[in-house]
Amino acid sequence: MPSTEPLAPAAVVLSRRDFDAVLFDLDGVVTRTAEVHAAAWKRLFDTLVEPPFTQEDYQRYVDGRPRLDGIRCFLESRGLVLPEGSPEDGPEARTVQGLGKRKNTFFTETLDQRGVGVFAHAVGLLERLRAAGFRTAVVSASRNCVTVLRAARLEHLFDARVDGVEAGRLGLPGKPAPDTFLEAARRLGVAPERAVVLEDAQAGVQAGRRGHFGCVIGVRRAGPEGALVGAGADVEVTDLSTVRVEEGASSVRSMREVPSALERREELLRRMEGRQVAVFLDYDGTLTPIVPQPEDARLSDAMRATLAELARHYPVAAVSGRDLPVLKGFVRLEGLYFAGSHGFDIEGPGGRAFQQEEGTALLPEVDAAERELAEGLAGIPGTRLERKRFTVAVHWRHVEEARVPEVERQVASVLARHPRLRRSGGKKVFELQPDIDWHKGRAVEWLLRALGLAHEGVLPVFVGDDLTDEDAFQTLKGRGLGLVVRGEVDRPTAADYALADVEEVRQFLELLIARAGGPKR
Ligand SMILES: O=P(O)(O)OC[C@H]1O[C@H](O[C@H]2O[C@H](CO)[C@@H](O)[C@H](O)[C@H]2O)[C@H](O)[C@@H](O)[C@@H]1O
Repeated sequence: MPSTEPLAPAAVVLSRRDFDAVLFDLDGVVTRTAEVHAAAWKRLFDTLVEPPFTQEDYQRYVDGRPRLDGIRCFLESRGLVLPEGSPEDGPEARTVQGLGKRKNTFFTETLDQRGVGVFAHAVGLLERLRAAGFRTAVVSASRNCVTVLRAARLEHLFDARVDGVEAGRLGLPGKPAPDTFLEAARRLGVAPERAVVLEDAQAGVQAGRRGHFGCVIGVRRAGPEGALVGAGADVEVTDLSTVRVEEGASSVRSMREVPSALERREELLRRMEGRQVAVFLDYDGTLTPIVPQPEDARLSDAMRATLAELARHYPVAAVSGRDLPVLKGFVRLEGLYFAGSHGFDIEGPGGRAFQQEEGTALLPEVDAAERELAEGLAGIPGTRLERKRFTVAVHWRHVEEARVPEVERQVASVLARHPRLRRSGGKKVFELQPDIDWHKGRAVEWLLRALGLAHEGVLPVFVGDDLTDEDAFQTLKGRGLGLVVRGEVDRPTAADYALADVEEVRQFLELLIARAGGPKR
């Protein structure tokens, strides 16, 4: 949630401390094309229905939705069913596809006559956000998004675009499903909780809410006050110039800007002084290099020896996306604690087991999703499913690049049938998991409590390389230390220090051993 200023309750503050990216809907938020769309829809439907199409119909049934969904949704509201038709249907055809063509003809005709108007305060906000270091994306159901952006000369204000054409190519369901916003966040390399959604349509606001974005701002251009908050917005504004932007001291920065832990070893050791250190380690990409096949990610003898020694001095836990038994089988060491399935499945002190309860209730959904994925992906060579107790991973590392969108489409269609699951991801992998507020950071908190270490005298240190490790970095911000293993691709991270690769991770762990007085053997 954004903070609100006490003296001006309408003003919203977006600070780099809280967020990294802002995702803008286009029509009605940035450009004045919502009214062009509304007029085109009215021209279309008024020839078909009585009483005529109203502004309320526009807001309830078509605004923000993909074109054909909007047609189906409105016709259904009037008890009308038309044949679906085919994409080849012309604008004169009395089919859903034909109406879609006709509506677009009306839209482009008006656009040509009037040109594209922009909301100056939205453009001003975009400029202020980018100057403060926010990343920005445009997320629109419109298939005319590029045309509109070009005509309005706004293309340079966005780092990513997910529009109707892209959604169609990837098979992503449109708003109110959250998938197009999630895809934009993924393209920006930002976790949804660190991104803000700006929307004027109820369907878009619902999509932002369902995607668990850090903040959803309803931009009220028309309609009754409170309707967007009613649809799930955290806050409603009528004027984007009231949104304040703060550079703040962001907790997130580009991975390249994060200082090296080994170069700053004196500083790091000073930060540990007088504190009991507890060590939490991701597995893939952290304790072992990323390799082509998941089963080949074996722990090296050198790393195993280092971990064994580390566990003689400190509480140590492996916190991984792997299935718990697989993780334990790879590490093969006594005296460590383990959390598998991205923290849903934990083996804590004294063999105390924890399985996230709400996640357990959703296991039949994960089972069904796994079956559907196996069926849907069977024809795409190179895909590989990896079932963990609480999640199912779809590896696409070996899929021909041109066919990766097909994989994404299959994942999206399975997800659309299982709204209680969500998509997360990592290195060339999509994962489906229970859509609940549980992640590696929560697992670390659980372990600290179970170990009696949830107090100020303890400094938790988490080392990881991937997006799911960012949850732990965020959770420990200000009360522990996060160390990120740099990959080939730069992305924002909340980590405090960086390590170049798995060998540097080992050197860092050796540094901890030396700090504790060296090997005990
Ligand atoms: O949380 P982690 O321990 O980092 O696990 C994350 C995922 O890692 C594995 O996949 C990744 O590593 C494989 C082996 O190097 C690689 O082939 C794959 O492309 C990577 O995505 C693991 O297979 C997944 O189950 C984990 O969720």
